[in-house]
Amino acid sequence: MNPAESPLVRAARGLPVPHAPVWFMRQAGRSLPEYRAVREGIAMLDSCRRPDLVAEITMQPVRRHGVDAAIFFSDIVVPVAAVGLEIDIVPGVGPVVAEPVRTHADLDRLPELTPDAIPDISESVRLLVAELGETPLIGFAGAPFTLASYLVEGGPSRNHVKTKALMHGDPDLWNALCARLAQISTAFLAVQVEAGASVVQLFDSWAGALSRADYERYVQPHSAHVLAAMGELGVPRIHFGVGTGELLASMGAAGADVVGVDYRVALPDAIERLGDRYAVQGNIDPALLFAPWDALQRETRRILDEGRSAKGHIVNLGHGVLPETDPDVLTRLVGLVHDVSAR
Ligand SMILES: Cc1c2[nH]c(c1CCC(=O)O)Cc1[nH]c(c(CCC(=O)O)c1C)Cc1[nH]c(c(CCC(=O)O)c1C)Cc1[nH]c(c(C)c1CCC(=O)O)C2
Repeated sequence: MNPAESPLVRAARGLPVPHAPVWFMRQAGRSLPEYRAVREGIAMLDSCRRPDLVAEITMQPVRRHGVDAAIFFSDIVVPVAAVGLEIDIVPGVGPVVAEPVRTHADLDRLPELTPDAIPDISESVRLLVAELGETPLIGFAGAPFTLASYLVEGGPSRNHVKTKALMHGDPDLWNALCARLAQISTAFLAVQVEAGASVVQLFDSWAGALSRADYERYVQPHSAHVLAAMGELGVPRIHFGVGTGELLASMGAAGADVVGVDYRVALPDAIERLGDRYAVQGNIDPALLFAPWDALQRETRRILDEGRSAKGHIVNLGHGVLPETDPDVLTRLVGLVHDVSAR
């Protein structure tokens, strides 16, 4: 079998599957002791540029849990760092930018990304695709809005105040910044797909901070640019954000095949808002992994049931695995999804 015929890729395309595919956002990471061991003493962004380490970390949850896909171990800010912007990932905080990007002149510090700046990314993907065999690799990038928020604010933000002020106060600069970020994310994804990734996910994690009108006016066209480029490369596209209940249809219309649904929106509501054009991904609450097994099992069965009325359903959490999660619960959950959904 080839990854293009795997349950994950088939579900993304709305084709029949032998069982519901399942993977977890942040499946590679701090919930796994083997991850903490290999990362010891190595900074996050350095670890993302070492093909041996990237391949090992990406494979860890595949070996352990038997998930239906690997997600490339990297970060949404890796391509931004690769073009030379001074940025770090501070443990327990997130991405921090030394000098935020807030003027036209600042854009000079954010040149376009060319594949020759990231030969290690192709190398990592090639190693992985060889090791993964029939299991698909999901490539990913950050969407322009979520990246812009880190760059404009200088770090993680609750209210995205400076970002929204820029968006509304200087739309020309906003559009120039987002167009550049769209180029960078497109180039980062294209390298992953050309080296063998079978699916892509565009993370617009913080898009839920926007009204639908602002999303459609200031953000959707830039994300649409990235998704259209991936459509031309022929891979299915997953589009995900948190708190995006009001934006689901607009995120689909940006050019997705699969729309990620977080745990705040019930799948039947999401499916109604999306219509029958898109597959859905989600949406087990990551906090439920801390509940008694019976409760988690009940919720998972319900979500599997609800997903049957979608064009396709990829089971996932509504957001990333929390670092304190017991990894054995994730393994058990994969088994449950496969058993309950087997046709
Ligand atoms: C917003 C965002 C970022 N990075 C990412 C997003 C979008 C997804 C989401 O909404 O969560 C995307 C991302 N980051 C990482 C992955 C790897 C693949 C996977 O999902 O398993 C992916 C897909 C590794 C990582 N990226 C990061 C870690 C933790 C760093 C560590 O282990 O030291 C991992 C495994 C760091 C990071 N990077 C970022 C944050 C907020 C953090 C957490 C900071 C912290 O709590 O310490 C920015």
